[in-house]
Amino acid sequence: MMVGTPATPSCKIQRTPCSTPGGPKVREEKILVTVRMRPLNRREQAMYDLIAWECVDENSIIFKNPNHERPATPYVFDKVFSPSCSTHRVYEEGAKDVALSAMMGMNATIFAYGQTSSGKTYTMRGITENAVRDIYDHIKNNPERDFTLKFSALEIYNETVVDLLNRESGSLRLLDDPEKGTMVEKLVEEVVKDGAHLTHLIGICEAQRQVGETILNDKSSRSHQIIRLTIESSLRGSSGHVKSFIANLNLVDLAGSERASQTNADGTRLKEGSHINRSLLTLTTVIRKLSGGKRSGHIPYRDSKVTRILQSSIGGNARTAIICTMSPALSHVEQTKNTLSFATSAKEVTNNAQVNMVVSDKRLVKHLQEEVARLEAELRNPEPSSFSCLRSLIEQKDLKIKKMESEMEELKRQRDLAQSQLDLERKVHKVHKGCNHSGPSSEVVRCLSFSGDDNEPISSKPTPETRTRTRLQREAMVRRSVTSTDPSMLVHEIRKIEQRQRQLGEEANRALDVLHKEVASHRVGNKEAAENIAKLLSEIKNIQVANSIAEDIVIGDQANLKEEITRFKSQGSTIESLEKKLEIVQNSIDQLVSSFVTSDESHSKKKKILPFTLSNSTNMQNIIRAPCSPLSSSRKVMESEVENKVPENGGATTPNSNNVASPYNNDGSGNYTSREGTPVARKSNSVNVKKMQRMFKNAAEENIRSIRAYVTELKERVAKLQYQKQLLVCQVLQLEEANEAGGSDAADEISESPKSWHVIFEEWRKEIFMLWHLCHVSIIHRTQFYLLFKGDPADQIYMEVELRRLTWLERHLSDLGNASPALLGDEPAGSVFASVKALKQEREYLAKRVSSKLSMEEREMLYTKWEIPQVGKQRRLQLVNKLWTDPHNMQHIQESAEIVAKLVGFCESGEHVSKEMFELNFVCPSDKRTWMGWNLISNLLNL
Ligand SMILES: Nc1ncnc2c1ncn2[C@@H]1O[C@H](COP(=O)(O)OP(=O)(O)OP(=O)(O)O)[C@@H](O)[C@H]1O
Repeated sequence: MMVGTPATPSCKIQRTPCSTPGGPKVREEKILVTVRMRPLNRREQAMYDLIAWECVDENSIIFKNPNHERPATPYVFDKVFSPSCSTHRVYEEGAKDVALSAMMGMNATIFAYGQTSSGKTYTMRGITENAVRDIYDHIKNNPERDFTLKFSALEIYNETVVDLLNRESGSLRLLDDPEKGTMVEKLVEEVVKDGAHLTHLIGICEAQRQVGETILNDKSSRSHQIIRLTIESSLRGSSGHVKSFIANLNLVDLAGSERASQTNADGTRLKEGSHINRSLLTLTTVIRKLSGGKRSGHIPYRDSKVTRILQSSIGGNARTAIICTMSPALSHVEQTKNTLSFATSAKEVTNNAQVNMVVSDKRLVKHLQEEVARLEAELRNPEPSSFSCLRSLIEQKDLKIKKMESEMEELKRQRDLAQSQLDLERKVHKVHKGCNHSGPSSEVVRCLSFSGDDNEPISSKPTPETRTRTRLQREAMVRRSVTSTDPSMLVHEIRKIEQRQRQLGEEANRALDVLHKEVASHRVGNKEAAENIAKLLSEIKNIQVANSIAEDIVIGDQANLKEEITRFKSQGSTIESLEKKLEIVQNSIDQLVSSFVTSDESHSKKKKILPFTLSNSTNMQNIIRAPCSPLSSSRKVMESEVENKVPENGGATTPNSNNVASPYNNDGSGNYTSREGTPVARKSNSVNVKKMQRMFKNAAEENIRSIRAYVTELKERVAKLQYQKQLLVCQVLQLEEANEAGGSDAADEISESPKSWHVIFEEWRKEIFMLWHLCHVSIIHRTQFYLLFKGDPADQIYMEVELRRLTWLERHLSDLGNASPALLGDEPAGSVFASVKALKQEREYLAKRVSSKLSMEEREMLYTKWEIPQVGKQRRLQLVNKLWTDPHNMQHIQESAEIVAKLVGFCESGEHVSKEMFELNFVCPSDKRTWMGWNLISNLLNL
């Protein structure tokens, strides 16, 4: 039966552009389908086979049925080549235009389809030779462009993909890349030096190809062969970012469709034939479905390797030419009809080729691609890989700190043991010596308790005399606990802490390295951000230089405490310098953050930040939320560069010609599209760009948050070490004094009856309340401390440190003679003045929060309770000024703490404020400097 389908006039082959002028440059184009009829071969001639086909004209071919009078319907194609046509003409008219599209950035595929022995290999060999020649002619004729050619070749044999340049690599896997489509894993790609080299490479592949003898063909190709040339070109000396084209030229020689009966195939040939036929059947089905316009239906590309690999060439982003080869012999007429039927379907398939633009700044492209890949990996991975290093460092540190804490606990336990032994000894050898300030033990205890002295009004201000007395008593009490400590044990303890310090320094260096890399990955950002990052990097470098701690510590047999103290003083500055550097980094990060945050939002968000919120991760989230666009500037560059980039060869890329894709395609309107050029795909790709920007934005914000949190973490670690070190310093200092006093100190006068921790806690707490009051310590600090430490035995170390520090501070202020603000006069009083001023500012700050943090009812209730006049100025400030003013009144303290806690927003239990994070901060919250407390104390102690 005659198979004749209505012909498609060649004038209708190219469709109207789907885009309006100035719109997207993606155009639809039908596959170029030609038919080549070879002459009867020797075998056919020998069998006296008849010629069953006639080329009516250059577009039509007709079956000559001698039994029918009525002429058959011709098959019409873009071109029909008679047996006398040379391969050169076939190339010129059926392949050249498509092949050279690759030189202008459009993917191109030329493949031969036909039954076995129909002349596919013969034709494709000639097409390839001609194409190679023309490619090099084109390169020669376009000296203004730089071309790079890469060659790869594979064959699909029995559904196995093999590299023809490297057979040893065995079966290769196919990978699906969302941007590039199906990729062949580990396929060797060789850079082509010149035309001769290319011919040589093609020769290698020919020799490597699976060939076998069949009845129809002595050298039948038993595999599908795909030679791929990747052609990249850019304008010579161009400084622009988007001047390059990149495209693939696929030269495909399919295995021949065959009938087992015709080829008498058995064994290996039969197996090959079945694979060949199955893959060709898939190809036929794909073509048939696409020709039916069912683009949206399921197209079974994945049913065979050849259709997977050639997917973009069949109905996708490529210009495609199919040369259908056929035998003229009557004996093959059914096979030939099948071929022509396939060809008829193929000519109805529409491709959507685009010009593949390339960002010629390869580093930028590579960076963008890597960054996208990294971000996608991060999105897929709930534990972002780039921060896992930081996290593991932090975890390691946490472990070390826990270990250190348990060691400290053990040391404390030993010290307490030694203390109780000494107490026992002292009881036995107790020698009472007269002391004006510290009377009998019971009296001392009573004085320290501040609770039962009837002669002293509870809220009265302490006089200089009482202060001196209580100070001496306090010192005696403190000394009591340290004189029992074995000096060598202390030194040992100090060594351990130093060791921890060194480790911290090293870890900080390592972490900062990671930070360095992390920050470097955000160089692709706006200019301001880039500058900030550069600054940050230089500051990080400074830290790395600054935070090393001397290693050459030798523990002598005899511990010399004075030397220890001297060394401590010098090391103190090292830690301070580390703290300062961290502070600088923090500030830089703040600037970096603000560069990402729109000014309005930045303004409103920043207002919410308290100095101590830096160590509070929940508040961190408030810092960065505004949209940022690290890619914005680079995207603009891309957009402007892509503009007007159309194929240079007007003939080859006519208004109707199609364009091809790359990861960064321009559709001509500034929109970026991917290889799928349909409107829908374009839309989705434009979303991809947005997605990429969003990913950048999110990653940038997340990174900054992490960096910020990490710097805060480092600070906290330094603070903790300082805490512990300072405790030891205090102990060493007091031990020195005790030694100098020859053991005849006031401590001996104190009753040594053992007290429970609870009693000691109460005593210390009251003492601390008084010292806070005397030293004008921040009331936020007081509130935090008060709410955190409620008598748990584990609180002892913090209580002790606080008491020692305040004792030293108060004595220092007393020595200055101006402990009380009343005594300040006009004299600049250094730190005292600063503390008083800071406290005043803090109260003003808190007063401003009264309206926002307390309801109207709460406010009125408090005004009444705290006796704030109904009518008066600044009632809020009046209220706050009354808080924390009576160190002896427990109820007053409790209520003050509750109010301050509410005003600053931490809960009363202090649950979310880590004790480890606890820091003394004498700075007003409105002052953004966050790390002043210890430096201030250190300075005052002259350590
Ligand atoms: N147009 C032609 N002019 C002259 N000889 C040709 C022509 N086409 C093919 N031949 C000859 O026919 C024979 C078979 O051709 P070829 O190997 O190219 O077929 P094929 O389609 O690739 O077969 P298979 O699918 O089995 O590999 C070869 O000897 C070849 O030289």
